Amino acid sequence: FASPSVGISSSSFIVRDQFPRVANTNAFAPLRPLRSAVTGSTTLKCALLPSVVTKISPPVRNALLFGTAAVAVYKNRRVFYPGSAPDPSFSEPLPEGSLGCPLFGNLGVVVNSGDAQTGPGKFFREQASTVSNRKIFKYMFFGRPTVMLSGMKNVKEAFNTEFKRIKTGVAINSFTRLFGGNNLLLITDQERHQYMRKLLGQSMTPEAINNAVPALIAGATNQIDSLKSESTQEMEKLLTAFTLDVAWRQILGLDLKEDEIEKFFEATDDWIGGITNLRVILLPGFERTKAAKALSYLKTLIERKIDDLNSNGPDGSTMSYMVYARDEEDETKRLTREEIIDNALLLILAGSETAASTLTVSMLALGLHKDVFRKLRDEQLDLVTRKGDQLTRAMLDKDCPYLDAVIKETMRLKPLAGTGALRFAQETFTIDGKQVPKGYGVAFNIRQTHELDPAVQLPDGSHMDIVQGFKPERWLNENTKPTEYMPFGYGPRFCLGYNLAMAEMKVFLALFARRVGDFDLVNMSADNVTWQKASIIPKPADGAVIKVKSLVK
Ligand code: HEM
Repeated sequence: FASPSVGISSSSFIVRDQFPRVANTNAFAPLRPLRSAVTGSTTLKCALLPSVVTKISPPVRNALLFGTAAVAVYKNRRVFYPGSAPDPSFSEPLPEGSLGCPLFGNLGVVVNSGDAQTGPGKFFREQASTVSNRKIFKYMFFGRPTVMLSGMKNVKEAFNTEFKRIKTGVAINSFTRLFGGNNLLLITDQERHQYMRKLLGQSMTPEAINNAVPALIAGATNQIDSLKSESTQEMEKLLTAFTLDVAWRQILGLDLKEDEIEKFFEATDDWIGGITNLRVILLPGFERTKAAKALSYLKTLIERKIDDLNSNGPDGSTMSYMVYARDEEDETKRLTREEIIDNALLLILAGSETAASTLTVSMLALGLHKDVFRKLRDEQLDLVTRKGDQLTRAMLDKDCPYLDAVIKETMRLKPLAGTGALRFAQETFTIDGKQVPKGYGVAFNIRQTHELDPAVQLPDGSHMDIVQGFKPERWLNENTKPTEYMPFGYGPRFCLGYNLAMAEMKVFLALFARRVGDFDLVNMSADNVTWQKASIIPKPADGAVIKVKSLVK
């Protein structure tokens, strides 16, 4: 409260001097500063207060100040919870849910984000458990009151109005330093987003993914060939290498040599690591950071590829589809060089960690459920018998229903732990009997949507447990199939890389099942599964360490 104070080093000396009885009673210790402030022993003289205010006697003035603050908080929460007041022109109440500490909001989003038993996303699970309708609750995210929505009905109602009633925020300048300002994710204007998505989408059509499958096979084979019988392997590491392999080989369409691959991996790591580095995000001197140097290296690779494609014509890479993408309504419209660079970077960012984590969870699930692994293997061996060693996208889609079910079940149980990009309400609207005032943040919770699906929900919650609830078979029968499912998001911002992600994950698991006869988890078993506390998609604490028991061929 900017109170000028006398510099006595022990404040308890002053309190004891004036309130001997309270000062000697430890139980009241936490109340001392408040009591002394209200009664005026500590003045709230502040240079900024108008002189008339400073003339009021300190006890009255302080009582007035605290009283006004308390009434303000009680009435409309404007003082400590800025922007959280309900819209008076709506009769519906605000969603339930605590906004946390008056000064900092729900610090739990950051400090209680996960633990080893439940993994990331813990704050949201706990917050939901305190309200009567878990499909809608509010919380405070970095000073922004936010409504979290779950259940397809709520998600559809809100996210079908993307760009109108809700919109993502304007990009923070410092983030654009790292990811460029021209990428799809940062575009908030509907028309521009539609245009950009139409052009970028040409790199993710079924035909484009058909052409991508050979590169995905090469990347997966490269990694699976490194597995040795009786050796142990942390699958998270191997799968990260696989998805980065997809990034340079398929997305960027490069032909890197051994030492360049190493350099590419390091650069991607340094660049993505910049997100959590304050110097990169907020401080001057960005150009001298590791992230900036890595970014400049990645941009050089991308620019070289653009020049190569312009001189030598198209190939099957994602970059090639971007360079040659045209708007069929106006053939002169094409992605600019900057747009291609920024979106190529976005595809690496959005596609690598997500697919690697999902596959890591699949490996854990297959290690815990050997019967599932055997069925997955049988399906692949049968396919090899019928069609030989080849693998095409059509085969992955039509001839591998069990493989498809294993991936869907992994993503049902362990989707994105938090939420996607935060949207903001452009006007007050009502949903599920509550009002969401203009300016509120709006987010979806994928895990909660899956958890509350009436088609699979069990009262003890075991349908969300990887040991008791992992049942790919449920996807093979119309009567048991989940009905509330959105691992790739919903609405106009539905994952652009869906086709590539599914093909990439299927190729890896299919080739793994063909090659590995049997494997064991090294550190985990049905009664001992632990999770990393903080990650975008939940990951086993040990990164799914396996021991290969037998290899085929
Ligand atoms: C298992 C893998 C993946 C998962 C679980 C996943 C999930 C998601 C989700 C939930 C969203 C919506 C975010 C929101 O609405 O705020 C999204 C958007 C997006 N994803 Fe994915 N994704 C995956 C793989 C990929 C891949 C491989 C790529 C591309 C190479 C990709 C590119 C994108 C892009 C560009 C967007 C933004 C779309 C837009 O704003 O219009 N994703 N993804």
